Amino acid sequence: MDSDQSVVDPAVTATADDIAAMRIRGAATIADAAAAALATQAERSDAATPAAFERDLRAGARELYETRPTAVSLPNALRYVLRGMEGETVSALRSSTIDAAETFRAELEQAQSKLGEIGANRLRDGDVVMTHCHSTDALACIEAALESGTAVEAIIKETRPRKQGHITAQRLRELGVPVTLIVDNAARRYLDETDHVLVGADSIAADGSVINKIGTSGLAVNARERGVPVMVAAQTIKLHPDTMTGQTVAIEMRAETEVLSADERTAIGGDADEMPPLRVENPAFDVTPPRYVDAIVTERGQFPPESIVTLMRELFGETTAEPWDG
Ligand SMILES: O=C(COP(=O)(O)O)[C@H](O)[C@H](O)COP(=O)(O)O
Repeated sequence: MDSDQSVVDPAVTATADDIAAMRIRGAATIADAAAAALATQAERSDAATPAAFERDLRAGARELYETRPTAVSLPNALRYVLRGMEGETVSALRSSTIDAAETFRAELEQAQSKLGEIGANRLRDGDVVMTHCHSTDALACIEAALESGTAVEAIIKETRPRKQGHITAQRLRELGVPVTLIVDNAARRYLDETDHVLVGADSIAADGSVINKIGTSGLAVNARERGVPVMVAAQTIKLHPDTMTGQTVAIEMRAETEVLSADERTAIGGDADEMPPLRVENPAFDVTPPRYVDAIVTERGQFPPESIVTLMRELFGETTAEPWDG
């Protein structure tokens, strides 16, 4: 039977749509949602044969995979769950897949809280932390610090164009952290008042480069110039195994309308024939070279970025396949 006959559950398609539209966003949350969607596919599949079941699961994984290209946690999650799909019967395949998804999700949560405890050790009472975007891994460090009685304050970059800084501001205020919200362009000025830059990651490359929300690299360069340490909070699921063999991480380009509305485009001349063309570019992520990063904090400990490849080899070996290739 060919793959055209696979059946993807509507719940998987709905999750894929939510990820693509960023109603589900952030690398760890995307991974969690993708694993949950595969569990739902496994639960609801009415495939009559083991081959049909496996084909449906792989088709679901492919649909989820194609939503956003930069956060490696997504293919890492899909690979984990599909590798757990074992058995000779549909029923065995179903239960092993559901178990794998549940284990993955539980480990994700545990990794984040472990990472938080490790990251919290870098923070001292009264420290001011500058954040960029909204990272649940980064927030886990602040949360763990607060739980152990270390008070911190936060300077939060707005993070244009989608203003994920607002989510960070809300979460930190809910935790009782005093927050100063700034526009992205004010970051360098406020680095003088900052003790740590704390960001998350969508992917970490074998050379220790950190791929995170656009603007992270400029922030890190400025922080180095001002002598402010840059701490990246990233579970090992953010390690990008394919970069060990030289593959680069795809940077997602998003819609023009996130930057410039149709009315704004018209106001600056639109597409009038007498005007030269106007192109709007909206890369969602950038690459921070390892020399601007002081520490990558994972659930396995904290690492100088240049040594992360050792952990990557230990966890992933030298090669990986597409998630649906097992
Ligand atoms: O860049 C972003 C989110 O980008 P987007 O909003 O475009 O998804 C976050 O810093 C990382 O995904 C880490 O988040 P987490 O630590 O929660 O995995």
